[in-house]
Amino acid sequence: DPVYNGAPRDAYDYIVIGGGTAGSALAARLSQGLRSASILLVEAGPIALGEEGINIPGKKGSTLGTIYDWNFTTTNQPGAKDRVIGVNRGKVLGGSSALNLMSWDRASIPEYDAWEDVGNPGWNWPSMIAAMKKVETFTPSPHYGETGVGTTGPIKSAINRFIPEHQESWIPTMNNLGVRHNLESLGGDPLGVMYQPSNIDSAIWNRSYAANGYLPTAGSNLHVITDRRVAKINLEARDGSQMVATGVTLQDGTVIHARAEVVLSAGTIQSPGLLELSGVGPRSVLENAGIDQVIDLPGVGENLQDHIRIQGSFQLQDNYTSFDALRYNTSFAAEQLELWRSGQYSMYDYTGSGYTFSNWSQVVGSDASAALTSLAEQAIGTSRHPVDQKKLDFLRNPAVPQVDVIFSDGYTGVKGYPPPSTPLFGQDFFTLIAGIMHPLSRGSVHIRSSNLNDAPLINPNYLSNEYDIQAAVAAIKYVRRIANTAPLSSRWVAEYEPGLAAVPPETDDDNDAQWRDFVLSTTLSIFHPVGSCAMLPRDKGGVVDPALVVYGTTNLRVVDASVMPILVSGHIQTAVYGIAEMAAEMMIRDGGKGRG
Ligand SMILES: Cc1cc2nc3c(=O)[nH]c(=O)nc-3n(C[C@H](O)[C@H](O)[C@H](O)COP(=O)(O)OP(=O)(O)OC[C@H]3O[C@@H](n4cnc5c(N)ncnc54)[C@H](O)[C@@H]3O)c2cc1C
Repeated sequence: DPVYNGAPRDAYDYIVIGGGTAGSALAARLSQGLRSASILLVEAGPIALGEEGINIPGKKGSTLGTIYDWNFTTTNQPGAKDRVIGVNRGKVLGGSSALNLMSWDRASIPEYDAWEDVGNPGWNWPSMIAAMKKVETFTPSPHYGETGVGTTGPIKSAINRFIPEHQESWIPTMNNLGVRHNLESLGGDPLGVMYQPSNIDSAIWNRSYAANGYLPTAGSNLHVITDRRVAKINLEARDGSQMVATGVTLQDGTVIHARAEVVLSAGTIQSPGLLELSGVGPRSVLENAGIDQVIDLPGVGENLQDHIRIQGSFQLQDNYTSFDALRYNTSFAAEQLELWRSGQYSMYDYTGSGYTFSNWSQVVGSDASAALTSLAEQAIGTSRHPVDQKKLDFLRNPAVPQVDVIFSDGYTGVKGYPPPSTPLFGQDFFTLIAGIMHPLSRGSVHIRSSNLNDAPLINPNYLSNEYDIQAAVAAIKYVRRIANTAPLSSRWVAEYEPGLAAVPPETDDDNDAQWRDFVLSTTLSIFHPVGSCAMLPRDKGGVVDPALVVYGTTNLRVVDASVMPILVSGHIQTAVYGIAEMAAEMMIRDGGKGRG
């Protein structure tokens, strides 16, 4: 096991900033692969291994807005009725892997190959699937096949053993819409309908994440310090024009030296800010903050991409009990909690496991699909940027998913569960959450000032083009269509959200205006920001090279979701862990001699 806390030493061979998903995985692998090296992992949040809000699958979401969450928000989003949208991020050992909703899946082959195509030799499906399989030990299930899952990794994954009765209609319903049952959706072709794994340890039905999965595999050459925040990466010019990272300064002023390398793993929202606070970034941002520029790198904080989500909720017939029972019936919730604590079958085992991934033709038919592609072409206009061009390629490639829909039991919408004293309190619901896999909007995240305590300025530009809006409209229409298809259609009595008063049924009168209004008013993030320290050629806005080394430095790498040049479909944690595994291999191969 690693050594936890106590005072840091003056120097280590490696310093990893941020004990989140990628940072913890990387630090543990370095510890195993470089036995004689010393490694420091610095995490701003606490250790919370015993926290039930994190550990219990059915309590997913309960830690949002707590001390374990950085609780960031976007700037006003003009495309989304000027709304400010929450940007939740883990502030705890394990980072966002401690807070996430435990969907465990992968994108399609062309989406990983695209990383190589945009200028990153070696980053493709074969290398990423090999890395991603090292992450995981999958518990075999009658609901799943064998292709594409890992069998020896530190993160445990499993298919839910608790499946609500009404959810059993999910696969037949999608089959009735012409969607095939896919038992091997993690193998590079995710299209279809399926039960999907969650990152759960099926021996104890506990969340499996970076802090309880990876870190215990490390040796005592890894020192983990928590509740300490890095304020700055120290850079020195040594050989000509290249900068060398000599270590870090903590917020309390402590300076710690790195003999070999410094790795930045503070995540998509905070890695760019730490570069900027260290003098690496766009001139205008640094000037506004009064920070001396050390490396002119205009791509830092740019290229921010995220998945957007939109959802509909349906009130179940009286004979079904949903996950909502855990909120309106406190004695039932207490019983279920006791069952979970004693290792027995409990509703708290559940995370949500019904998924479907589709291309546009499957959702809207080929004519409307072509219309969406031409909207995308208009939105991209004359941009030759490789990320924009790849997104057009994805639209033209039927193997690439454009929409996912999740069967999420219980009410998980926007207007809120009916409050006590209203007639619907005590009713049970299910929610269908749709995600747009390749929105065209790209935005930015930058520091607001030179003060580390100031929250970053996060502007994802949600719904800033007509393609993204019409994609969300098409997805929410699909949600209603799925709910109205047998056998799911016979499980519920009323559409609660948006509801037929807000958006009337499709008739001769077009209801597009109402759908559009619903989209602009309720679309949210599904928590997948990437791209803000993109692995791209420097002249294309790149921040790191294919070895994940920051341009202009010899020994400063970024290893987290921010390096993904193009957002992949599905849910992104498997790719984030895969990036950490790829980075560990490269750093171990470099031999611990360092590049400095
Ligand atoms: C609410 C939520 C739900 C999600 N649901 C899913 C899902 O169901 N499936 C899925 O695949 N993905 C999901 N994701 C996305 C996925 O979890 C993230 O993409 C992934 O965990 C990001 O990993 P990371 O290493 O880039 O960053 P993080 O895991 O966020 O790690 C960054 C770490 O750096 C620390 N840090 C930041 N600044 C400093 C500093 N200056 N000094 C020291 N430490 C610092 C942070 O505290 C944090 O621990 C979800 C994310 C969230 C937030």
